[in-house]
Amino acid sequence: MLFPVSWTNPPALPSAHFLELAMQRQNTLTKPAGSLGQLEAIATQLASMQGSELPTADKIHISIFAGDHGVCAEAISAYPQAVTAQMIANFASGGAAISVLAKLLGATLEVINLGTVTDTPDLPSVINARIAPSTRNFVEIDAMTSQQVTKAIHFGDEAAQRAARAGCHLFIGGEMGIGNTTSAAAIACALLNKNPIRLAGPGTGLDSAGVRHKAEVIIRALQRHNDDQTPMAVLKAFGGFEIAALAGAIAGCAARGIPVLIDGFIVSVAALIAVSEQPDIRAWLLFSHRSAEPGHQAILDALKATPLLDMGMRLGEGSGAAVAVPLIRAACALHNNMASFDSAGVNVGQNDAPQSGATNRND
Ligand SMILES: Cc1cc2ncn([C@H]3O[C@H](COP(=O)(O)O)[C@@H](O)[C@H]3O)c2cc1C
Ligand SMILES: O=C(O)c1cccnc1
Repeated sequence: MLFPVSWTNPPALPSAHFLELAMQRQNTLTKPAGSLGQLEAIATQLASMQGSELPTADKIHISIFAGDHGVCAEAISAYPQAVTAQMIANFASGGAAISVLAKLLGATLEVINLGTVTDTPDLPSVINARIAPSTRNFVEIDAMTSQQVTKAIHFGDEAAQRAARAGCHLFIGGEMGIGNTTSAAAIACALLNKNPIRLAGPGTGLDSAGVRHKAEVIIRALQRHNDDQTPMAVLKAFGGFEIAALAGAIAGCAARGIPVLIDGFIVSVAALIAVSEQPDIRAWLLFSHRSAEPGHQAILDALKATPLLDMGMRLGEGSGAAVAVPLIRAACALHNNMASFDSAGVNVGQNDAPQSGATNRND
């Protein structure tokens, strides 16, 4: 099976022309130049990505990728593996945090089942993309076969394709997979050459002895898989299905010109894989929040990202990204609807005239 085109080719970059127009517009609005801080940068970046003078975040498409992890055999999560399958049903019936937030935002929410150890019924609202019941335990062997990696990336690309067909303005990827903070930390350690003691964290709520054990599991796994550090080899070595699918979805959105709002620790690691493979994908990403998972900052640093929020959230599911959407909508509303100095008849005295190219302190 071949990789999708979106994985093998770099995406086009967002429009420099619309970025310039949007920045000019910001400087005409009835406010001191730069005074809306990061809200200005969000609006201008979105205008550039959407190739429009009037950016919008009305239509949001959320894809939740779920899959089980063989590394759960090493007792690295505070919760049992069966929760992954149970949460798939909970997403579908509207009871999960992301289900509530999706409804609040009027977003479309789809759940993609990539394979769980516990049986899940075929629910009409869950997309069946089962690759295998689980990845394998990466302490012993590669988490995925090459074919499984390719399949997962394809399933991610298909989600991006559905998002494009739905005409969405912004894509949010989320994940569910007990054990996936261990996978994500291992991937980040391998790609960034970091010590697992720094990047392993409590995940769903391990105590300090549990976090130490988790770091030791990752150290053993890194020693086993230290031959090939390319993004593809690292993804294959440490999994999981949902992280590979998220990387595929992120690349697929970038290729189709869809802005992506990145969630917390796990989705950021998927973004790190995609950007390591194709650096131009970075231009299509906005970062929603800083997760309480301690390793997140190292990933954000590697991606040169400043997230909008820092709420102490550590849930995943795309929930941190969903919570940031109202801010992005506010940024668009201000950019699109504020009066200009001219139209409002607000006089700019000679001394106060906005400097051309006035700097935004967040640039
Ligand atoms: C009920 C429940 C709902 C969740 N929703 C997301 N996660 C989050 O926790 C998991 C990762 O943490 P760890 O690596 O420690 O297992 C992932 O499934 C992630 O999405 C959840 C976890 C639980 C228990
Ligand atoms: O930030 C995340 O993505 C996260 C953190 C802890 C557990 N699950 C997800």
